Amino acid sequence: MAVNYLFNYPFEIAFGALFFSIVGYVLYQRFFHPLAKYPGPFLASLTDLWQVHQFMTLKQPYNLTKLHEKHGSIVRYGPDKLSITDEEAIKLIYQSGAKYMPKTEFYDAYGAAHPNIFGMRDESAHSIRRRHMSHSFSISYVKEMEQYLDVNIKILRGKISEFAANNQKFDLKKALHYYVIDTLGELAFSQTFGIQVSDDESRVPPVIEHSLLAAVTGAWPMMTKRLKRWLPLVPHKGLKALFQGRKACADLASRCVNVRLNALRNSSESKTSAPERKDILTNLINAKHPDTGKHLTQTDLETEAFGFIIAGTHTTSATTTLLFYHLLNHPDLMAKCVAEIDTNLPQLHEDESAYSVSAAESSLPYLRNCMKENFRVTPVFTMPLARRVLKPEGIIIAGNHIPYGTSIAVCNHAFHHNPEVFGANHNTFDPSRWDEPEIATKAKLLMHFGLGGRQCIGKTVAMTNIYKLMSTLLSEFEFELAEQKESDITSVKSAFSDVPELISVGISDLAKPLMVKATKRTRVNP
Ligand code: HEM
Repeated sequence: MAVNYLFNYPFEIAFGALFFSIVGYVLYQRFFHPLAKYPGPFLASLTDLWQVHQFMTLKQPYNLTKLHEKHGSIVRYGPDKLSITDEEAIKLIYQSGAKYMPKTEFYDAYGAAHPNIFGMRDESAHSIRRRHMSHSFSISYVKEMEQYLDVNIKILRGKISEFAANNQKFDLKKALHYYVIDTLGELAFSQTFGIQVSDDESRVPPVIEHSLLAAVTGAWPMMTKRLKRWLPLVPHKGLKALFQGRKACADLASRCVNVRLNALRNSSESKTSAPERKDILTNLINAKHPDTGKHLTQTDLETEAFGFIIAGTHTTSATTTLLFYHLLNHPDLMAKCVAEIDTNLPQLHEDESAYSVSAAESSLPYLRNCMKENFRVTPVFTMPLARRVLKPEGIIIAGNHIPYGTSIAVCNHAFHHNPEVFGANHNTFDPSRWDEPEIATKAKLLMHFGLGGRQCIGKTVAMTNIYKLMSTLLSEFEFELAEQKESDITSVKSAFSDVPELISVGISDLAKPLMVKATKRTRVNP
């Protein structure tokens, strides 16, 4: 009788089973899951698609920051994911406890079959790769390469001088971006990409497209591999553009590696040729595995070169643009920076293109505070830096037990805007806060470059660029906003907020161009 019933109503039975499974799943996730006690959006506790959607809005870090404002320092932002802004989390996740907390599958979306240093989840493989690279990113090495930055700053100064002579407004964000891409080419591959001179936007590597694709697909780890395979087949214009962007970056990386390998082969075959110029890639080509003595494969070299282009361009230019943004919107602070440069650095001679990083770094403490404050208020590497808890007994953060297997992350924008750590005025761009001893001790918590063994390997390159650009450009030119005043430019800005309208593809940037006018300065102190 019961069997007959099943045969007569197969659809109803299947529907009923599905219904009860869904209800069971929802009840489990909301009330019985080990993370059920942590607050967060209802949908986020059920599916990673919530986080996929967040990245698609281009507002992921800012929405997450609002969730922390509402719920406190721990937010459940995925079925197995917690975002944390408690001060105690920083050391535990990224420094002292990092051994038990490797990167999660989120990072798989950032590389190909062979992960690069950024995407590697195997910590021992990562530490060997990091050793291969560390010399190329050291301060002494970057100083050796400074001459190549100078050549490019000279080009940038020439362009700005022309705008100034013609009283023409221009997009400083674009000018800085072009400069940073060309210098990355010089440092990493011994070749400029020639974007500053050609002013050709089509040469800009489509880093944003790749980053967005990676963030969106990585946010749904269970599907990342399938999405990588199937999404390119979907006939959607926007989606196609993202994949074409990724391919263009990969092709560029591959070309750079080929050019370099050929140059090295040619120079070793012809004994008469001059010694080859060094660069980050060449050092990596020459590096050997400490145990096996093997060199990296061409595929490995290409994935690393791809990583340099992705991690090293948009990040530095967005950071420098935001620093200009803050100073332009606070003319009093801009004036202090300029006065400090005039007092502490001699005017550049005609044959000098830029200040050296040593001079700028050692004599401009106020600029240093402005840079730090820019990193705090508007960090650009804003994706959640997700780690998997692998201690069998879990971990305790701020008295809360976080079980084995949980994906935990700090989003630096959310953390830098935690009022309990940085004060009620955390939305204010106030470089002088770093003179207060209590706040100064918090500098070690700033997460703009990440922290611990996986922190940014390129930070010296980035800081060198920012010091040189700021000191040289502010010494040479007076800048002013060409169009709207701050209140028109910003939209998430409230009466107490210096946070401009930003967009994020995992990496953040000012949403709009930064239109400025420049005038050649006559220095008070020659
Ligand atoms: C202002 C500019 C920059 C910012 C804000 C920045 C930020 C970051 C952050 C937060 C991380 C850690 C990611 C994590 O824990 O998952 C990171 C890693 C990394 N960055 Fe940067 N970065 C910048 C510039 C650069 C430059 C110029 C390069 C090199 C050309 C670079 C190459 C890398 C690499 C290779 C990693 C992976 C390191 C590892 O896992 O060992 N970055 N960066």
